[in-house]
Amino acid sequence: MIQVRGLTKAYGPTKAVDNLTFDVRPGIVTGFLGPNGAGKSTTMRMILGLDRPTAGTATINGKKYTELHQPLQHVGALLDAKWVHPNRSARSHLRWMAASNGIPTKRVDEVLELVGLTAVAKKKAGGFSLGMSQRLGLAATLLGDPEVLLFDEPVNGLDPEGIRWIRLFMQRLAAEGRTVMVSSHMLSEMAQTAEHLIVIGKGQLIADTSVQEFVDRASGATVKIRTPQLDTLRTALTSQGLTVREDGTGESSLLVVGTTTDAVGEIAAANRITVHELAAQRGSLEEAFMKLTGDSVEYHGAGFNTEGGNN
Ligand SMILES: Nc1ncnc2c1ncn2[C@@H]1O[C@H](COP(=O)(O)OP(=O)(O)OP(=O)(O)O)[C@@H](O)[C@H]1O
Repeated sequence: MIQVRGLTKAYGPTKAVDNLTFDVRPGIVTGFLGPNGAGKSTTMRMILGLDRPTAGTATINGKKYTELHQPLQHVGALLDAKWVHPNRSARSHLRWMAASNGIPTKRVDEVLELVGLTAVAKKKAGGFSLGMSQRLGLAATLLGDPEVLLFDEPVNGLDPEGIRWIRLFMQRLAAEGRTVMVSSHMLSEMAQTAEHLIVIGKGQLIADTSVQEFVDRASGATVKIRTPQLDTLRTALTSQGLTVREDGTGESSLLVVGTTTDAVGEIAAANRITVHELAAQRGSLEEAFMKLTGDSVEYHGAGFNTEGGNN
């Protein structure tokens, strides 16, 4: 369990992290989502005792990171995959880490096996692809068999296969009962990986909800209905006070805002209107994300793409 309370980091007049309060619970993957520059890395660094908060606290199983005895046995963190000494082999890198943290050497071969690097354990890490480096980084986080894991943008730059592998791996770690916090600036990725979301923008908390609730809240419920009696339907719906839009596809269908398929179906039936299609519309995830974080993105403007990233 990670508990963040009133966490704040100011750099001069700017607050990179502004009074954040949230919990990250064990047993599920929690996505830590926000546009570039929202303050995700700074928050994670404070949880890990690498940056000192201006105000507030962050604890791991009730203790500050700096108070943990043998921290690797409580927390594993992957912040930057390319920090391995290029001339060291994967195995010797992990052995060195294990030795300096009181972890038995045999654990090294176990974690290499877990991440599928056994076959290349003796190869120099400098020659590893990004995907392999990420796996080696993961192996390192698991050395102490920690209950709590933090990953900062772990899939950045990976190919689809690598992304899928990391995603499944994180879900497995959570299913084992661990606390898994993973940051990303891409909602579409998080929606497939995480069950819960902590969303921040400009250092502030925007949402702390399940993925499903987040999308519902941001997109608003919309129902699509297709009928050969378009005008009669439109009149029936608007007379009930519903907001109706053309769906813009050229089909004889309407979009009804802020209601359910049940309600629209009942109105159609009551008015003896033939219905060819009746469906709840899910807004796209990215739309939902943009809507909620829109006001908090630092730079607006034509063509500026918060998904493009500057990483
Ligand atoms: N050492 C520092 N000195 C001054 N400003 C900083 C420092 N570190 C971070 N910032 C600023 O704090 C804000 C948050 O940065 P942070 O790296 O935590 O965001 P992020 O959400 O992780 O973004 P990204 O996805 O781009 O890594 C940014 O505006 C950044 O410029």
